[in-house]
Amino acid sequence: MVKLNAAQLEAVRHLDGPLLVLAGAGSGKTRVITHKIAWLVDDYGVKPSQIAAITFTNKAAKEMKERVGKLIGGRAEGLTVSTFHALGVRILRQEAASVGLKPGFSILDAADTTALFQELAGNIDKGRLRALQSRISLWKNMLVDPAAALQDAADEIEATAAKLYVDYERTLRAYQAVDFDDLIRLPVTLFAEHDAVAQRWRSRIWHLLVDEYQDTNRCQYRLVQLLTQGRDSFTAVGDDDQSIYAWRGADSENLRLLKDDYPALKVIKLEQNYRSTSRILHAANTLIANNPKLFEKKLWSEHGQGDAIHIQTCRDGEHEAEWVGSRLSAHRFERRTKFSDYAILYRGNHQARVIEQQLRAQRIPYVISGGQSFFDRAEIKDITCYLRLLANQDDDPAFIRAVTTPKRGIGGTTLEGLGRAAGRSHQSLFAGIYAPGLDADLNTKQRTALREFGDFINRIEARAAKEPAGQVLNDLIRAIGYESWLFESLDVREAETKWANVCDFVEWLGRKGEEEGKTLLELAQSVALLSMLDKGDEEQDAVQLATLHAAKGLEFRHVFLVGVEEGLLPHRDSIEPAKLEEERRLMYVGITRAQASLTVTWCEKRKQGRESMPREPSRFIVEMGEAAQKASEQRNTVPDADTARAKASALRAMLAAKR
Ligand SMILES: Nc1ncnc2c1ncn2[C@@H]1O[C@H](COP(=O)(O)OP(=O)(O)OP(=O)(O)O)[C@@H](O)[C@H]1O
Repeated sequence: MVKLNAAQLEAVRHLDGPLLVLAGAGSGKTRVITHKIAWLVDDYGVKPSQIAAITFTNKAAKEMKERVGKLIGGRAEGLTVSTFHALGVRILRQEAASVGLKPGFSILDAADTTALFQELAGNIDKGRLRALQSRISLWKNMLVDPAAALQDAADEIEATAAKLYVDYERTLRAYQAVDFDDLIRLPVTLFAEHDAVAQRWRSRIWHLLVDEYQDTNRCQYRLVQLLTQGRDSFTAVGDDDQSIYAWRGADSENLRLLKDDYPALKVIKLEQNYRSTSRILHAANTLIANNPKLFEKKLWSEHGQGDAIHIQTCRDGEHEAEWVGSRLSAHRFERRTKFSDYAILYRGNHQARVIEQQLRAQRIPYVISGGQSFFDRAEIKDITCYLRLLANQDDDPAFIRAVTTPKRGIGGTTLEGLGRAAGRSHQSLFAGIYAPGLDADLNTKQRTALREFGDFINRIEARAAKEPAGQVLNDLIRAIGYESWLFESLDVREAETKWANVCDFVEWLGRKGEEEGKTLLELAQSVALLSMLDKGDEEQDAVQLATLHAAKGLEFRHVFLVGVEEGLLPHRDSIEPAKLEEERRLMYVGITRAQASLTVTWCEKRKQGRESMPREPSRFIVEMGEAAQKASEQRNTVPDADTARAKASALRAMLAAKR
């Protein structure tokens, strides 16, 4: 086996029970997983179809498949590499009946569920709605069902959330739909209640490997337990210092729990970092030393000192974006690097806009991840609603969007009448079209319009089960007159962009159908999961823009960390100790993405609404220690020397105060 150190090799070859590889950033955790898969197949003779690897994002799954492909090529055929969510979908599609779902059930994405919550909760403000929604999501991830939530509600606020939870679940089931949380929760309850089903899945997975274990929540932890029960042989890799999803219910305590739940657990630590220079690593280690430790580990690197860390003070957000663009271009010119060697990372999506504007002005190509997904665009959702309806005619939200987009003379009054009739016979809206007694609620013209739509969907559905996916979808879009509707209802430029996106989507789905040998109906069943995917990430020479959350697991030669200010990083809502620790881990994730150079910027002023507010450098700059502090003094040679000097002494003062 090439290029594995002794500890990595031990982790690869350990098969006598559960294994936790506990290691810092850039120490080769993902590498252990890919090499272990290759070793299991090539040296141990395990069939790839009996191995499943779980990653945190679709992007990571794609990368892992590629890395395994490079190691063992076509011999990886049949291997499962997927996110927890995608694995959940696979289980639920096959076992749908056991959880009271039809195999074609719909998956609602975040935008769909927010719309549904809005409908159920009535007229309440967005902040409150978000709070209720995340409370319910946390319940789901903690495996608390609506009845238990209602019973255990501690106060009026919780009782309101629990009642909403009851309504929400009832409505989802009526639509034959699930949300993202259900994709993991339902398989867990299914396995817990039906041991024979769990046993069947266990017998399919001989070895399970889980990446980014520190970010699993209770529900995901249970799924791993249920899938490995009996044999107790699996490989989990994780780093407690990179746990950044506590706000979504992730619990790095799961790392510690493993020891209690699996007394035979073997723990292997990896301490050599292969990614970053010693300076970068030192700054990361010094910063994270401010957090309490779950597990003690020291990271070291053989890559030499490397470039000094550069801390740049900027006047405001515009200046920062301009400076980063110019600096990046100059650096690229000096070092003869590629655009794709660079990443610009930030705490929140809203920070991207001004940077994007500058990069465009300076003609620097970029790709963005962690922002609005291609699949969340209105025009793509218009089309995917048709797909959802083809797969599941009980999906009322998809029905409503499809039947009214493009406009076809079916409006609010018709839908209200249909809703009454469907409600009386306890049917979905689509089934309601064909229900007897519809003439009591709707006139002939309205009934005919609905019939035509229903018949059209049925015709397409019959074709979608057997003809090539791309062709059927093309015909569907032509038949509904989507292109002309776009051009009639929008200005030309907007319509052109949207139409180009639709064509892109049709071509992409057609190709996917061919490559995976799937019909449109089969593709339609996983279409909601697409919103978790970055479609624009095909290989190209472009700077990567990403939130710190989206950058997890990735690495870049040169990293710009922007907006490192109090209020932004740490975020102003996360100043209390537990949340502050998570913010610090986010900063740690950001620093450790860098291989060769790290530049940190912050602004003296930043626009907040209409006003420009004064800002302070983030405490994390100080916590990066001497390396960063020295760098801020050196930086006095760049323009804005006066402010730079003033800020360097402010940093020194902060550092002194801390000591
Ligand atoms: N034994 C090794 N020899 C040479 N390079 C290695 C070795 N192990 C890992 N690397 C390289 O180090 C880098 C980091 O590895 P990897 O991405 O697997 O780390 P990780 O622990 O998963 O990182 P993170 O948790 O920060 O995402 C990669 O470029 C990888 O190819």
